Amino acid sequence: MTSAGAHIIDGKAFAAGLRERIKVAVPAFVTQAGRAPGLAVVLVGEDPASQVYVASKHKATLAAGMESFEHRLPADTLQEDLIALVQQLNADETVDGILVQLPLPKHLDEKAVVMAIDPNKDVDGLHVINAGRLANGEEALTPCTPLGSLMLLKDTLGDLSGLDAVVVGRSILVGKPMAQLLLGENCTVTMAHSRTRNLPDVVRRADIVVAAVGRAEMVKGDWLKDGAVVIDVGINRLDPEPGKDRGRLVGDVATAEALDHVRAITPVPGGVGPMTIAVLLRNTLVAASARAGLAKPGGF
Ligand SMILES: NC(=O)C1=CN([C@@H]2O[C@H](COP(=O)(O)OP(=O)(O)OC[C@H]3O[C@@H](n4cnc5c(N)ncnc54)[C@H](OP(=O)(O)O)[C@@H]3O)[C@@H](O)[C@H]2O)C=CC1
Ligand SMILES: Nc1nc(=O)c2c([nH]1)NC[C@@H]1CN(c3ccc(C(=O)N[C@@H](CCC(=O)O)C(=O)O)cc3)C=[N+]21
Repeated sequence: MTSAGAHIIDGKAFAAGLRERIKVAVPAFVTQAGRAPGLAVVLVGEDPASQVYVASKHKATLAAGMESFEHRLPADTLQEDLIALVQQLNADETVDGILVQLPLPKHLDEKAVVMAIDPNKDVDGLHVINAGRLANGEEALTPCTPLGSLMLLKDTLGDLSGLDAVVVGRSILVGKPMAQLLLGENCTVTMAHSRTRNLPDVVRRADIVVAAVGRAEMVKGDWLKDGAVVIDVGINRLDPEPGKDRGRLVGDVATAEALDHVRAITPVPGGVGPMTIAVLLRNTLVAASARAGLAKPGGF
């Protein structure tokens, strides 16, 4: 609790617990399937932030007892060569999950690359088959960041039924699947975006606010209803202050102001980010179990 009484949601600790439960479940898969679950991560180009995420995914995958296959391709990789790699990973029996780190360099067609991934290995949940299943309320591989965010919300609030939720941002990776998940929990969901009128007033109605915009500290404290629960998905690196830091990470919410209003909020870093990686491992184990004809692993 802070002095104002707001609870800081410890995504890092929750993610560590989830990773521990996955690590315990992996040996049962290995015994039954005769191999470890495998995750392939494809990184095109040298974006420094992406390099950091890919390295931490690799470490977490190995720590969970899974196989990690990293494919680093040069920034000028041809579309056909990237698609050929995806097809090779689709055909590889030791690969259960395929993640192509986004965004891709401009000359590549992201949609075509994602559509080339076998939907049963699409641990990012980006293929239209998985997006469609999620929208229809069917079993689906679900995007990691929204699913991790939902886990934190349920841990904080319990039943979400009937609550007013506002999701700011409508990307295929975060905002849209987040809204679908909240709808599935019987929230009344509003999706806001760059054309939304009177965004502060829209956000003020919400019991649950999910900010996934990519604009540093855009959501102000006085946009938040007293007692709201806030999930801050944004990861924005501020310009470095010479001699002081290498550029602080901040979210899409002005956290210090928000603390005077909210019941609970995720910090940046240490909130949603660690959940994304833990859920990626979860999705890999779920995909591996389905592919091996085994029961869906329980407990997460
Ligand atoms: N913590 C984690 O694990 C992850 C964090 N992220 C972070 O989350 C943020 C969002 O990511 P992502 O969804 O991929 O981003 P995108 O850039 O794909 O989408 C941003 C969304 O925000 C909307 N938007 C932009 N400006 C405004 C504005 N002024 N008012 C209201 N809405 C606005 C856009 O609207 P429109 O559609 O109209 O253009 C769009 O829907 C980024 O900071 C990203 O780094 C992303 C993935 C994982
Ligand atoms: N196909 C695809 N799937 C993704 O899920 C995907 C992607 N592309 N492209 C980029 C975004 C971003 N993303 C993050 C993952 C972990 C942290 C994370 O662990 N963050 C730490 C801090 C990390 C740091 O210090 O830089 C934290 O918030 O505590 C952040 C962001 C996944 N993304």
